[in-house]
Amino acid sequence: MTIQSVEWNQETNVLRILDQRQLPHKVIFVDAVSIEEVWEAITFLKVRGAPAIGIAAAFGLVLWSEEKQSNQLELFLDELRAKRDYLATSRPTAVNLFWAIDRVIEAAIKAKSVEEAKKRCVFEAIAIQEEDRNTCRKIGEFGLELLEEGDTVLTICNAGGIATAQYGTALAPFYLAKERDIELKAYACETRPVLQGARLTAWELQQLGTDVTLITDSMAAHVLKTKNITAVIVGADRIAANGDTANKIGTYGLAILATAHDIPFYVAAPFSTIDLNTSTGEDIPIEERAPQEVTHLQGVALAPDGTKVFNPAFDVVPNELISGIITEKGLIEGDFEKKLQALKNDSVHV
Ligand SMILES: CSC[C@H]1O[C@H](OP(=O)(O)O)[C@H](O)[C@@H]1O
Repeated sequence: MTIQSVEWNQETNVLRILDQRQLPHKVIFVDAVSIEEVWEAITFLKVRGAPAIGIAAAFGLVLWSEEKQSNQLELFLDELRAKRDYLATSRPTAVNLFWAIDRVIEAAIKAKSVEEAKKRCVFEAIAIQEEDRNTCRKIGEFGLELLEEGDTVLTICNAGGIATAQYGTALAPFYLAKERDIELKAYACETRPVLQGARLTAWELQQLGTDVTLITDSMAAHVLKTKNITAVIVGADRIAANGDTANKIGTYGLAILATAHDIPFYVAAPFSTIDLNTSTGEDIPIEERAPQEVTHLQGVALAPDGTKVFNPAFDVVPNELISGIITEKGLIEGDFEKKLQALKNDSVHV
């Protein structure tokens, strides 16, 4: 069964969002009927995962545009741009957010009337979601080419179907393997502080019927040394022009550990996650989240009141630690800078 993290209802103009904060114990959907509700859903992680954030934000603009009563195109487009800027404040790191809302704006400004602009907004948001589904499937196909029956992959956070339109990025090979009756195993790092690995990846792979073993983040070195891990595959929130990759906090450590154990370390991501305007990882804005995510676990205090906290949501893996980037255009290896540049705006494959 495939659960969609974001579903647009064309008849009612409602965006149904899977509330990922409630997983794995409750599968609850919330209805967003305004752009503010979408902003809130993204900021507070009801919807998360770079591609899913982008899709939700695109529909956030649709929700605003559908509500807007106006016949003046210029005014409508000015306000739409302001709403784009508002949504852009919801989370800073995943570049898919900015990519998706900019796509909606680019589509809308071609319109000759407000009516047409509204139609273009919906059309574009639906296209972004549809394209992501196809893109992730291709990532799964290319990812699976790197694996064999019986292989074991270690991953972090959740780069699964619920982080995208479908299939996921790092987890996409597991979906394709299941379709083809190929047995793969996974180790999922729990991913403190918000536990996307324990709550989401363990749940998603269980739903899929994949053999998944949950570990705490601090067990990764021992597992890589002792458990015959074939590869580490992770998602990405933003890939800089030189291949440096921002992903969930803890990913950088995994890349170092994989290198130390001579295990390939792959990043799986669509081209919408590649940001050629960001030269290196140093230029990627790293989100810092509320201290309570660290001091508390599911509402229960772990640390003394007043404890000083540092809570970066992401870290950056330098390109030299990345064996390859699995994209919808194929596996990219070697000179990332040159290859990403050449492939980004091109329909050619690797
Ligand atoms: C398929 S992108 C997955 C990506 O989402 C992450 O972060 P968050 O849960 O904070 O949105 C994470 O870094 C994953 O790799």
